[in-house]
Amino acid sequence: MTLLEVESVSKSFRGLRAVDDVSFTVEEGSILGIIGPNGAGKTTLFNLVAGALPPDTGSVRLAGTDVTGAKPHRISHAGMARTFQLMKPFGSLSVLENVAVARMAAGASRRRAPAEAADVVDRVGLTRWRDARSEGLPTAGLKRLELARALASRPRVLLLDEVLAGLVPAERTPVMELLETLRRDDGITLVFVEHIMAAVMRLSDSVLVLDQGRVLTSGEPHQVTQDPRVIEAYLGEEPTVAGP
Ligand SMILES: Nc1ncnc2c1ncn2[C@@H]1O[C@H](COP(=O)(O)OP(=O)(O)OP(=O)(O)O)[C@@H](O)[C@H]1O
Repeated sequence: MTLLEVESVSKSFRGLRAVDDVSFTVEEGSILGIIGPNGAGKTTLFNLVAGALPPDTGSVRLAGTDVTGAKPHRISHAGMARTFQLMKPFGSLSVLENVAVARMAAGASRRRAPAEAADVVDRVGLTRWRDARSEGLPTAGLKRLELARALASRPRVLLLDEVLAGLVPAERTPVMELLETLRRDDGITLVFVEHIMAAVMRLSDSVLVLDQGRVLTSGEPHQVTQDPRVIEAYLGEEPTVAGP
């Protein structure tokens, strides 16, 4: 079943077409990777899909419901959550409290939220850090907390904006494994923007390539990354593509 349908969305900023007539669909339970050089429009596309920005034109449908330009809380209720590239947890709150706040924002009662949040904290591997103030977390912990806050709304589709950025290779593998279990065991559909090609190759069922706001191509990971147009679009960006 098609869970997410994005049709011909566009967004301009003062004449610059950051996202230009982009369409794609995501099947329930699948993983879509979105790649493209810096400034290709990936984050803007996420913002259009997740309701952070209204598109100038085009539509977004989630499980058949039109959510184009809907406010983030409505989109959350419809079953979509996202993580941010720049994480903004409440620094003075503990890991558990941060996730409980997100759980309450998604409709849980004050009484039930802590226990439900604790399940999510366990799920993302932060049990040991549960009562730590979130501002004291290392980057890998903050990334997991960001995932937990998004998972707290029990989404059907999760949009991940560079969830591996800033992690050293040894920290990336367990996060990739976590993403795989979220898909396999919880049936969560994943759409992720990522510069680290090894992760894109490992996780994606299909890949969408953006360049200058437009879809350059899409398809299976191996096919897409060997496409001369994709290699050309990335020329001069080797270090970023390979990841830090
Ligand atoms: N709020 C804004 N106002 C003006 N221009 C913007 C705004 N947001 C994005 N842009 C421009 O839109 C284009 C696409 O930016 P976007 O951040 O979506 O690209 P990206 O593919 O996510 O890049 P990166 O990989 O560097 O994160 C860029 O030229 C950027 O400067």
